Amino acid sequence: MIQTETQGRVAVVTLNRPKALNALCSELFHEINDALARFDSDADIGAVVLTGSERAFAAGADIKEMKDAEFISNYKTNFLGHWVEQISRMRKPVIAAVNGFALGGGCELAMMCDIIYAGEKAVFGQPEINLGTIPGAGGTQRLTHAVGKSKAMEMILTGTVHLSAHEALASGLVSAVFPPETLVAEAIKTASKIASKGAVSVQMAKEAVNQAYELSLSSGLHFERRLFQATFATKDQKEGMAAFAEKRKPSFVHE
Ligand SMILES: CCCCCCC[C@H](O)CC(=O)SCCNC(=O)CCNC(=O)[C@H](O)C(C)(C)COP(=O)([O-])OP(=O)([O-])OC[C@H]1O[C@@H](n2cnc3c(N)ncnc32)[C@H](O)[C@@H]1OP(=O)([O-])[O-]
Repeated sequence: MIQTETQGRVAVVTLNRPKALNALCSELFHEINDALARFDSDADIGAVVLTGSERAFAAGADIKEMKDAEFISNYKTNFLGHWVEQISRMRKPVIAAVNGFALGGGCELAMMCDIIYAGEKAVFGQPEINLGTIPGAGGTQRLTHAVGKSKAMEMILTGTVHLSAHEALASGLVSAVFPPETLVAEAIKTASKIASKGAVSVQMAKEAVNQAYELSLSSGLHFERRLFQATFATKDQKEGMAAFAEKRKPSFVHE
């Protein structure tokens, strides 16, 4: 259900369940989680690209699989909790390369990533209200942070207002739009650039940016300053600054 490959220090994870538009059934999600966990602990990988097909990044959670679920078992088994935690725990950067539908859990999956690139025909939406439910994997929170309350409310409460790639770009949900056929290559290019930096400072930078969602400004600035100070314990900080002073390219060792 997924395909994985590596290109240099970049791992590419491709969702491949075409008959169901990459609907996120539990088997698919386990495979995604296993692959991400493997790449997160692989010292030869510096960044990950997560993508789907040209038709669909993912059309949401698998409705047919979950339609008969009950509250008690959802609660007892912490339904969705285990699925979503691995991606949130990723310490390495993940770029979502979104072509086609990113609906419901598909949109939420993209928003769990650190950067979203969209193909020109991408469609972002949270249609759960049409199924008698609500977003359950971060849609009400991350979409609101990304596009603001009014647009998030409009999308989530109607279930029919979706964002095109260019609307998603204008609203800040995605950082760039590319033709569908070059999208993944562009994502890999950016991931390679990130993976060429010192891995420790990349992870610290990711951690610090993510704290902007969790902390007050003064606590966030304090957190950032401590990590900044800590980078001076790394070989890569010594190398990076020495290389600048000596007018040469740095050669990072990721320590
Ligand atoms: C990261 C965390 C992940 C978990 C998140 C959980 C929480 C989340 O907030 C809840 C959801 O996502 S609720 C979900 C929110 N998402 C939605 O409500 C979107 C539901 N999907 C749609 O509205 C339409 O399929 C599209 C408009 C995407 C495409 O329309 P089109 O171009 O006419 O294509 P088509 O003919 O319709 O589809 C082709 C085949 O794919 C099948 N399939 C597709 N999506 C499926 C799904 N989610 N399920 C199962 N199957 C799905 C479809 O049945 C058909 O199979 P068949 O055997 O050949 O009949």
